[in-house]
Amino acid sequence: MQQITLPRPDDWHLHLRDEELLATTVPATASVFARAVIMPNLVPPVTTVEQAMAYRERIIAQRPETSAFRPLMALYLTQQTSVATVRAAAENSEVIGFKLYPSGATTNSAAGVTDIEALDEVFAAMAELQVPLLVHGEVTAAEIDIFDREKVFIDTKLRPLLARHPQLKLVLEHITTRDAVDFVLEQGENVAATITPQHLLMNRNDLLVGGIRPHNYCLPILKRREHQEALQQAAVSGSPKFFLGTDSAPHGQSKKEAACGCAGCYSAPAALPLYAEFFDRMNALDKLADFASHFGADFYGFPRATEQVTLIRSEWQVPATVATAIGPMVPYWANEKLQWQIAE
Ligand SMILES: NC(=O)N[C@@H](CC(=O)O)C(=O)O
Ligand SMILES: [Zn+2]
Ligand SMILES: [Zn+2]
Repeated sequence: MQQITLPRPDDWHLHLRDEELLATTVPATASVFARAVIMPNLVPPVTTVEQAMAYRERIIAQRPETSAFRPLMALYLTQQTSVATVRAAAENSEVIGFKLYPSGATTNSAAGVTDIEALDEVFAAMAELQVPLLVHGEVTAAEIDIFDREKVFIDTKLRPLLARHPQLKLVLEHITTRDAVDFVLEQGENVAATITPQHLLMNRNDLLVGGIRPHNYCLPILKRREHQEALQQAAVSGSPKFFLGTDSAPHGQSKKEAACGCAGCYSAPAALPLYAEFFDRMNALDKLADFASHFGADFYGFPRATEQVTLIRSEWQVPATVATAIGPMVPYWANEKLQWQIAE
């Protein structure tokens, strides 16, 4: 196969950041994707519908003229989030749901949740109004090993949450373990998951063998190969519960290549070719459109995209750096080759 045409994909998990960086990050995604869920972990976080609408305007202002890209805004759940805010979110078609960051779990999560049970009224309203809850699924307790944090979160936080609110529409974001795959498959149609390119294409050896590779460092951290294989099988399985979410998360080169480097892979410059590379390696290119363009829209209740995008088989090299207003960034897969590129 030398060419694939698919409906414009959607990115159900994306960090665009703010201000001058939007001039780089918005076109990178908007030139390829129909829609994206915009993560709210700015400083300060996007906690209200008003803040989300103002942020949305800043994003739209950087959208290429020819693009109909639609940013779908997530609100940042805090211990102070009220039922009234859930109702306001439910009434706004451009707000897609709430993002739960356990406080301290990841980049800009300090304002996140410290006591999940204390928010039960909020979750009840979300379940009633079918407002999705998007979850960074890791515990933060210092005594829990970083490689076990997703599994422990599923067992100690997520299962009890869904037992209390069985109708809650929930996306377990950027899953990294077989435990997460099994959990999502066990649950009803109201539970789904996003999978990033790095967790499909890499395991923890790619982070740590032959030298530490800060540009492959993200959270949840890359796991062992057997977990990677479980994610790979899930992505090509044809199950509508697994769909594309890049978790493209830009940080300046100097913030990544540092004694205490930031977590996040900036995958947007090569996002769709990265997924095509993976599906091709799995001999499953026929499953790419479902994963990238259909299943997420179906889960969230959006129409499938009608515009199309074409990939051609033609080797190219991801650039070493991308120049931005805040300095150079090293994209995920920098200097490495990919077999597919987007036809202009
Ligand atoms: N995934 C990451 O490693 N980083 C994300 C935050 C997140 O999605 O957890 C970021 O905002 O940098
Ligand atoms: Zn996260
Ligand atoms: Zn993220």
